[in-house]
Amino acid sequence: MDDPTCKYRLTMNQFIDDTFTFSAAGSHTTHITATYIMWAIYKDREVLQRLYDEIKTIEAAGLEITVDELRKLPYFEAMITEGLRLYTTIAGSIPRVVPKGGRQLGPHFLPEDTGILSPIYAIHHNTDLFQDPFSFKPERWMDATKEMRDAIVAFGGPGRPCPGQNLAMFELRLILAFLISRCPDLEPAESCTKECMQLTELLLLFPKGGKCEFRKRGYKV
Ligand code: HEM
Repeated sequence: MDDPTCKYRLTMNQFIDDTFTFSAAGSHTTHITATYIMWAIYKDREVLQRLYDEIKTIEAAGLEITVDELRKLPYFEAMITEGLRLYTTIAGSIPRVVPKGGRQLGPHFLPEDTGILSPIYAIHHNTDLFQDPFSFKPERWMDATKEMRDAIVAFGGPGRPCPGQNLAMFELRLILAFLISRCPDLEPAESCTKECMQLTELLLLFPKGGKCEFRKRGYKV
């Protein structure tokens, strides 16, 4: 803010406003996504084992677990994409206005200035693209089509997508990789029922029970 060579100078109010916006937009989105993906992984021992084995190949090669190394793991990347598809925390719509001259969308002509909304949750559960769309299946991304990849709009649409998506992906990769490789013997606790984890909309999607608890595998209270 005090750098005189900087072209874009923020006032204190803009700085405070940006800080608030980025904290609000960047915290719950990422932690809820990570929570749901954790739940999905720790419920399924086969998926967990496959991820664990894949992540361990990094350390077996004498390397550190970094985002660059994680990005090379096909199943791990597939798991994150599937998590973003199924547990997209912003389920609502991407608002856009049709540009000058209007646009043809399939059989429909949309006049300029028309407000349109693209529903993220519905796109991510489109049965034309995703068989069994309510199931967590990372393997569906191992040989995904371009249409499937184009349909993932968890971070919004073209033109003005989420500015925090790189940070969010960075966080998701590291959080999940360290959890899986350091704590492979967790499982969802009794309190973590299907009903508790039901997606509930409150601006963002949340677990209905407001929590997601884990315990050491086999631990009895
Ligand atoms: C998994 C995590 C996240 C998801 C699923 C997500 C999703 C989205 C979506 C769908 C939009 C609307 C984009 C559009 O209209 O096309 C958006 C906007 C936004 N996101 Fe994220 N986001 C995430 C993480 C973050 C993080 C980490 C930050 C910042 C640190 C952030 C900051 C913002 C801001 C400031 C906007 C408004 C941008 C604008 O209006 O131009 N988000 N996000």
